[in-house]
Amino acid sequence: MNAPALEARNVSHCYGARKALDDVSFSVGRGKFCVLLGLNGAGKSTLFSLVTRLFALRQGSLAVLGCDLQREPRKALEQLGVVFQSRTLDLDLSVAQNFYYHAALHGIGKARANARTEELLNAVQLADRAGEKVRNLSGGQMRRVEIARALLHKPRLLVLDEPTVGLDIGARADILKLVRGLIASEGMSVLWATHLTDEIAGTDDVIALHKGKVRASGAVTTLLEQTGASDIKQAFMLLIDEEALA
Ligand SMILES: Nc1ncnc2c1ncn2[C@@H]1O[C@H](COP(=O)(O)OP(=O)(O)OP(=O)(O)O)[C@@H](O)[C@H]1O
Repeated sequence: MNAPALEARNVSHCYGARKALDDVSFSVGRGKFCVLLGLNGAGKSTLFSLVTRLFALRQGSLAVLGCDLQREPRKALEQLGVVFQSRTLDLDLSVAQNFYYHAALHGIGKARANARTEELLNAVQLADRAGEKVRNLSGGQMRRVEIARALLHKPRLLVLDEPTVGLDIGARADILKLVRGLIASEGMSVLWATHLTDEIAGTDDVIALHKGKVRASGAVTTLLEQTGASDIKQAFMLLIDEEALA
């Protein structure tokens, strides 16, 4: 059975009286680069917290590659790689030590951790920095390390919450290229949260999230047809029905 990489069904989440997600349903197709597009406060981070089980899911269901997060949490999380919005590297450890620590958390043995660390640092072109303290790296290099580290246990779905925040144009382009390349090389699916429409390619899928609701989802071409817009930025503006988009 070919279940989607991620499937959300009727997911809602409240913080007290505030509804951050309101009956959210979508799916991320296998092998897809899917952009979760939303302005500040749309509910992107809340959705990430539910997908990673940081928050308990109280309404609706989430499944990773067909594994229900509530019923089979371990199996579902094994297939998931996560890059959070805020950095989670230990700055005073070396790049490789950060990998080994993460590998231990995932129960990956030393030999496999060594081999995989070397392979992944090569993939993100940072093999020559393996022994260096993370503190000495640039913001873009740290992001590359975090993305590579998230792949240690060979997840089949990688979710990233605004991974390019604070990076310059060059570093942003590098990260995007890297993650798009991983879809091919690691055979993965990606859910990429952002508020930046210029990070979207014509071949991507998009979930337009606004004020906790999915306004539309599907291929870029479908959203353009649906809205009659000439580009995805205009389509998003029409979908959220607001005049200004930063
Ligand atoms: N811990 C919390 N307590 C109360 N309200 C919260 C909490 N976290 C988020 N919210 C509210 O929930 C809504 C969705 O926030 P969320 O952080 O999920 O959005 P976002 O799309 O990730 O925004 P950003 O791009 O700014 O990170 C907002 O109205 C926010 O104020």
